[in-house]
Order: sequence, then C-alpha cells, then structure tokens
Amino acid sequence: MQASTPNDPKILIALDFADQQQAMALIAQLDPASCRLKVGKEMFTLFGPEFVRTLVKAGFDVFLDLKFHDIPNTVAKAVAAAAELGVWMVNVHASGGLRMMTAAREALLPYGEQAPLLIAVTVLTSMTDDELAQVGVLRSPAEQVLALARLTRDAGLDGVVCSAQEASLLKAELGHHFKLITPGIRPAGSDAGDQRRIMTPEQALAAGSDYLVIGRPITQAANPAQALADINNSLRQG
Ligand SMILES: O=c1ccn([C@@H]2O[C@H](COP(=O)(O)O)[C@@H](O)[C@H]2O)c(=O)[nH]1
Repeated sequence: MQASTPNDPKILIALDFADQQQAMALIAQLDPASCRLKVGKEMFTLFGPEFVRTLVKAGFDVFLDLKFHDIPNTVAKAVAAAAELGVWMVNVHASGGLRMMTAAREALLPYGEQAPLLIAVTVLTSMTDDELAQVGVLRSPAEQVLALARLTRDAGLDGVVCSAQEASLLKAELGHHFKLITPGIRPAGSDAGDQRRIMTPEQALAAGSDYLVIGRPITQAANPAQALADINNSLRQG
C-alpha cells in the first residue's frame, strides 16, 4: 500500500465545510508538510470528486472518509474509484464483514505501490455503551472495537479508525504496524460537541495513535493555521 510522505504529518484536518470557498481559504494557509486533509460525506456530497482532485493537485495527502458499507462488489468498485482519484487513504465499515473488506483490498491490488491505504471504521467515536446497546451490540465499545479490528487485520487491511481511548489496547493486541487513525481528538478545554470517546492530541499520540483526525478544534478556531501550529508544536514537545 502507498507509502507515507517523508515527514509523515500526524494531523489529518477534517474539512467539514458547507462552503467550498471557506475550505479553500483555510487550505491556502496550510502546508502539506504540516498536515493532511480529510474529505468526508458533507464536502464530497456537495462538491464531488473534483474537489478531491483539487486538493491532491495542490500536493496534499487526502483521506477520503466515505466509510463505504455495502455488498462486496459495490464496495470493491467504490474503493477502486477512490484509488483513481489519487487519494492517500480510503475507508470502509468493518461491520460490513470479512468478505466485504477482502473484496475491497483485492480491488486495490492492480494499483500496487500507488494504492491508497485501506482502513476500516470500528465503532464511531461519538458512540457510548448505551448507544451500542440500542443497536444490539452488548459488548463495551473497547470489546467491540477489538473484535472489529481483529476482523480488519484478518482481511489484510492497513488499520482501523477507532477512539484514542482504545489505542493502547489495539497496539498491544495487533502490533505496531497496524495503523490507528483516531478522531474524537479534543485539545484540553475545547468543546467535545457530539464526540464522546475523546482524548487530547498529546494523550492520543502517547497512547499509540498513528494519525489524529481533528476537525472543529482547528477549522472553527479564530486562527486555524495557528491552532494547527500549536497542536503540532505540543506533539513535537511531547
Ligand atoms: O469514528 C469516527 C469516524 C469519523 N469521524 C469523522 O472525523 C471528523 C471529526 O471532526 P471533529 O470536528 O474533530 O469532531 C468528522 O469529519 C467525522 O465525520 C469521527 O468523528 N468519528
């Protein structure tokens, strides 16, 4: 799967904007050496693949966070379409199962070294024990994350999306090379919003997160470029 850029920025900024010009104004202040960008359902639905191509052309590593969850054939075709866009990372839902994830991985084989990293979402960082129970999952979030991460590893994917609260458990159980991408990152004192299983950037890195997904604490800051620089500095010091 695709190699990381040499300096390997840890922060993936979640671009969740309804206005493309606002997103572009932020991106104009960013350096691809200090962050990567995440495009999710809102911006992809509004602005489509052309927006992703623009970011790739501007030199950014792009995580296309569309969380595919469908029958194996459909998901395989969707991840191949993502590879055609030149993205750095793409994801599926682990709860789609082993056969679906295997089909997704096999669809990327023709891309060789150029293939995006392929990861799977375990349990959304907004979810609590009670909410898992409401959808029929009686395990704790950590138990469910571990079970889905094992399934993801068995399908040969590169890693998972989980909360940083589960990072040390997953690193111990699945090893150093299995990548952990953790949203639900909140610098000390910032608003959790709809997130529930949260950690600070410094705690998350120390717990074993490979990449930190950070949206609103950067994008809604008075000075987003400074907010990014502050977090990068505190991670370097840690
Ligand atoms: O479990 C998950 C999976 C994906 N996300 C996405 O990450 C960002 C987080 O944004 P914040 O503003 O920092 O809360 C957002 O795009 C989610 O769709 C997640 O939060 N949790």
